[in-house]
Amino acid sequence: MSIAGRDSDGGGDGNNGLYFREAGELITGNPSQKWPQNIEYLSGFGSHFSSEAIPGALPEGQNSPLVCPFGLYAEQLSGTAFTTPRSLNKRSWLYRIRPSVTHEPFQPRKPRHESILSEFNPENCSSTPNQLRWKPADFPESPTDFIDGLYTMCGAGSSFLRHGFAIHMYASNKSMENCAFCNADGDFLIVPQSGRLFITTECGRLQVSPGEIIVVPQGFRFSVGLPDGPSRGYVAEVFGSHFELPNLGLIGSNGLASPRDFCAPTAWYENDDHLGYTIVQKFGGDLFTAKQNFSPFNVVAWHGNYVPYKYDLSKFCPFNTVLFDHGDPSINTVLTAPTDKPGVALLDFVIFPPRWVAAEHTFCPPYYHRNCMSEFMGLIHGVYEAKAEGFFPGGATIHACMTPHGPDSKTYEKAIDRGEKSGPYRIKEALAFMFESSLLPRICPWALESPSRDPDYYQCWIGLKSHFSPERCGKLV
Ligand SMILES: O=C(O)Cc1cc(O)ccc1O
Ligand SMILES: [Fe+2]
Repeated sequence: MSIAGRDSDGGGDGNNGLYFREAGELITGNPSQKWPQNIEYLSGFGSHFSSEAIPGALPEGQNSPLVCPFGLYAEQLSGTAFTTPRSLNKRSWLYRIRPSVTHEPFQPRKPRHESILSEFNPENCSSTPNQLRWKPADFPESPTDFIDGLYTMCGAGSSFLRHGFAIHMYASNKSMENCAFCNADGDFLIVPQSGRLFITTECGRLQVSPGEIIVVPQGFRFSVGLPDGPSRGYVAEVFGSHFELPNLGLIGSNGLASPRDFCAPTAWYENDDHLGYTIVQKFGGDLFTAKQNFSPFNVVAWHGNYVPYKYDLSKFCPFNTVLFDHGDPSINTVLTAPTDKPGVALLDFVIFPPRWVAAEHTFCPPYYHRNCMSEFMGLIHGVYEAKAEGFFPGGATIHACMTPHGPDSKTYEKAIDRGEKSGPYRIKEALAFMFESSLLPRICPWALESPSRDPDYYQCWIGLKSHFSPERCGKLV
């Protein structure tokens, strides 16, 4: 069991305060151990986990004993309505030093220009059928933590009505200190693009590197540390739904993301009751702050199936065509947040990982298309297979419902030039992803006005020439 803590009484290890214990080894006093590398995780997706930072801290046989072990408070965190069918019901029990309710009243936090939205309407946003592309955002120059560095790009629906999504991006350079974020509106799926995130949650700590993702479900308090300094990435937020593994249908019982590769944290707590601590609550898209005089990361033990988790995208096992034609990108779905309509996602998280392309007599890059779903894409590293130019790691594109898009002229010409000469080829170490939604996104004004926006994006297709000749009959010329 991994135990780490901060003993504000100066007791325990006799080291007058700070101590960290990882995998049974005691490491004292070194600030570089603020973000230990070898954190232990629990493996599984949607499992009913139990974790104790101190053996015996979980009550036996019941959730709410009159007195909990070690004098802890019992607190339930519900992720679904109490009466949700058992197969979808999500909740966890947290056993903590003081309950979350012990705080001063929330006060509104000053809004910023590049702001966070959780309700999208014609007053605060506009829609456009144009193809949109952004260059990577600059890292901030002044001290900016994860919360201040977070801004909404687009979204649809409303967190008030519990149906919709928002897509945010972040660019930060400062760790959150004595401060925790709590999103009452929805689940966050965070995709770091540059810089690791060290995320402390009420269930424990997770280190998330570019190439990994983390889901922090609605209501969990969390704090983001930046072990590498400047950090940038993408966030999908879903209102009124939770991420699930997609059904595998005819693929069978294995493939794509495997449940065992999802990592939930192990219980970790700090017993800081002398600190001024700020809780920043996102509630209906607005931010509120409340003061309390102890760390919210005071959960000594927990059990349940409502937990933050991370996943390493390199563990994804892609399936695809092995003879001809280009499969739909849904084959690369890592996680899906469903709507009530079977097979129609509120938001799918789809990746385009390194893999072999083996199709014969096929135009192998993504096909030209118009989609009734709307697509937001980001690039973690490398070159995306449909865009030879102009789509950079940290950048973004939006192709909304029925907006035509596909490979740029250069990618088209390259695919045709290559013809069928050299057989199967491997898509190199690139990693792109898509947030795909059945809802029509509205775009935030600061995203449309941003200097990072590429006004010439449409040009990447203008060079597509007519190759039509009634005599040609499917042959390459
Ligand atoms: O638009 C995109 O680049 C994403 C995408 C990739 C693909 O292989 C097929 C369809 C699709 O929307
Ligand atoms: Fe597409």
